[in-house]
Amino acid sequence: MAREPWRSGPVRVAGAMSGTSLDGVDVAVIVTDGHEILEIGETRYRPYSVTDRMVLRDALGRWPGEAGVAEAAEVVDEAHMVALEAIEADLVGYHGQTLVHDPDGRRTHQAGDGQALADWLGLPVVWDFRSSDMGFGGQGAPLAPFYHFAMARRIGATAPLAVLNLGGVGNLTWIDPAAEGPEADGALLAFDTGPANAPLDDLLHVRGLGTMDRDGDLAASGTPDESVVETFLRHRHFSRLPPKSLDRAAFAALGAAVEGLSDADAAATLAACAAEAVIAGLSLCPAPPERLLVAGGGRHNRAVMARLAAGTGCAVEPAEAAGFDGDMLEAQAFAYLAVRVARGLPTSAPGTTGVAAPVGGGRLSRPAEAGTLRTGT
Ligand SMILES: Nc1ncnc2c1ncn2[C@@H]1O[C@H](COP(=O)(O)OP(=O)(O)OP(=O)(O)O)[C@@H](O)[C@H]1O
Ligand SMILES: CC(=O)N[C@H]1[C@@H]2OC[C@@H](O2)[C@@H](O)[C@@H]1O[C@H](C)C(=O)O
Repeated sequence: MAREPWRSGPVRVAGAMSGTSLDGVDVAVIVTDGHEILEIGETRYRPYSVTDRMVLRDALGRWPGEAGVAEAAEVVDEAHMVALEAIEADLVGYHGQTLVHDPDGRRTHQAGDGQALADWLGLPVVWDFRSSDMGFGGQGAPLAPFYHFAMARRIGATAPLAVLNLGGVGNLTWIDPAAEGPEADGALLAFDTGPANAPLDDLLHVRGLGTMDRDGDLAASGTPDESVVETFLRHRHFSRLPPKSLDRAAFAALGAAVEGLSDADAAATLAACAAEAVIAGLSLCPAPPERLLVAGGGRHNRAVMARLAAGTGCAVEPAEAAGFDGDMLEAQAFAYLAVRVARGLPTSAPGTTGVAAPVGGGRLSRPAEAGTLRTGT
């Protein structure tokens, strides 16, 4: 039987994430035993081409079998094959690209075929991370919180802290580092805060201003329309108790709400909404965190970061302040989760997705040809 080094002891594992912003594929290697982060390794980024992005955008909101979904899956698989080529790892965690997420309907779909990737790379691939959690009554998201717990341990945190991801959608994890493990009662509370960069990206796209508000320059030059922000905060998402998760399109109406505003004021308003959604989320946490570590592209938006700092009672810092690469936390998280799946350890818990009890998930696909397993260093 082929050697399976990912079965026990420390394993070198690569995680690959294609986020809701549709910008590209992040790859990150870590060494972990499924509990501790033992080493942080190589990272890679492979942007989608303009054509790739169009194919992905067109497939958003669609389910397998519907128009454009097979094409989108091909784009996702091919991008990952290139991004992961010749990677030094024993195992791969492949999140894929979420095209649609419907937690209330208990359905989610991540485009990408783990078996195809395993065959191409000659490496075992863990994929389809979210279905099993949903099958057991969970939201299927967010799943990074178990990794956030390991991060808190790695930095030796003693007081509660929070990790915030500002991607297309925002998600927040409150962590009690004194808990026995991530699946322990009260160790974690996690949920999607609301829209983060997606409405801003969409605004720039629609107005022909580029793909993103780099550094928040446009937002910082405008004035938020506070009446839009107030109406936004009345959305039922903010009064729901966590856990809760969102589809990228859940706040599509925000685009119409800023239609009459100038470019700068519209961007300022959407940046304010992203920050206020997080501030509202923090009020749902069991205790105020001592620090808020911010990851994801939105940590570069100074309008968002300034409003966050003004509205929270804790230190708001980029993930780098704790020694982490804020662009790579999600890829690292799916590397970490891949090892947990391969070892039968839980990857979500009632406090992170609302699942009935801690559960594992994911599928493990071995490369088609026996004996082709490559081993890392
Ligand atoms: N320098 C920057 N200044 C301002 N915003 C930025 C910058 N870099 C990235 N962003 C924003 O961050 C987004 C990408 O963030 P990220 O890669 O964290 O999202 P994602 O992983 O695709 O999404 P999700 O976490 O929701 O799956 C871009 O679409 C852009 O809006
Ligand atoms: C269904 C889905 O793909 N959700 C993503 C999305 O992007 C951010 C937020 O919404 C989060 O819930 C999740 O991703 C992260 C990586 C997670 O599962 O933790």
